[in-house]
Amino acid sequence: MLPQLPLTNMKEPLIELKGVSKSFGGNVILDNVDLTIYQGEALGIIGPSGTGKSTILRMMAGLMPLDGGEIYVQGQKRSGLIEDAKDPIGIGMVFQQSALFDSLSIRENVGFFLYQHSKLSEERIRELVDEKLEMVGLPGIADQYPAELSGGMRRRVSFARAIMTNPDNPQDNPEILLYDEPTAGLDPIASTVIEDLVRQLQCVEGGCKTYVMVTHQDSTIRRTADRVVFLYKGKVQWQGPIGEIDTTDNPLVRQFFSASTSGPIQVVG
Ligand SMILES: Nc1ncnc2c1ncn2[C@@H]1O[C@H](COP(=O)(O)OP(=O)(O)OP(=O)(O)O)[C@@H](O)[C@H]1O
Repeated sequence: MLPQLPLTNMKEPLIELKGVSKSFGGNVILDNVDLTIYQGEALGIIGPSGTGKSTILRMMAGLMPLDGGEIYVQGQKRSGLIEDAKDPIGIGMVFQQSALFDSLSIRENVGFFLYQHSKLSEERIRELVDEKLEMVGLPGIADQYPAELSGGMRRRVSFARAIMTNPDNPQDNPEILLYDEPTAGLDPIASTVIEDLVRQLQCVEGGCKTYVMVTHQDSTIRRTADRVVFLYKGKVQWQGPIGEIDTTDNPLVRQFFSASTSGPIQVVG
């Protein structure tokens, strides 16, 4: 049985989207979306391809501007992008493709931010990298290069990088992790390893209690989300606890989980 945080651990809103809108080239992708992520929760964002799930994550991370609406981070309105102003909490992002630098060793990848932005000694950075690699179940690979690892191992290395902390600036340590399809393209067993790791990192000291999971994979939704938001046609169409995805009579959710081509979701391609 995977560890799950009790719902009573949910406290204050960490990130709030209020009336957020986004269009690309005249196509409305997000239309006045309200969404709140509470401290300590595991929120899954699901929906058909192209509905703006990754776009929402990028906006939460402060990597993409909004066309309309507001984002509040721990109650503080964010103005502009993350490069313009600091958020009151650290937000880590794990990308689908791992986004590792091929020419750098695993140590240099995981410790990248510290090598670039801290005054920590090489020895201290090595210790911190080893600690994080241990946490993702990959001890002893710091001297290898990304090309030498499997896809699943590269994903785990990218988790280690996302949870990296700087003892000199604890306020920058990630308090929320945004996962963008971390099991895409992995076989079912490698996916299980990643799903277990996501839950472990939620519960372990030095991990990240709050996260948002964007995924298409049925097992990943069921095993990593406590609450689910269903996005379609620019709107939040349904939200509820994970246990209700099989019992709701919402036709969009029913069609999505039955993988049927008949129903209100338009089949593309
Ligand atoms: N930077 C961009 N410029 C132009 N169009 C974009 C940009 N980013 C996303 N889009 C478009 O916005 C729509 C939503 O993209 P997004 O990647 O957020 O969807 P998604 O729900 O994550 O899809 P998938 O499940 O297939 O990954 C798509 O039609 C995509 O082509």
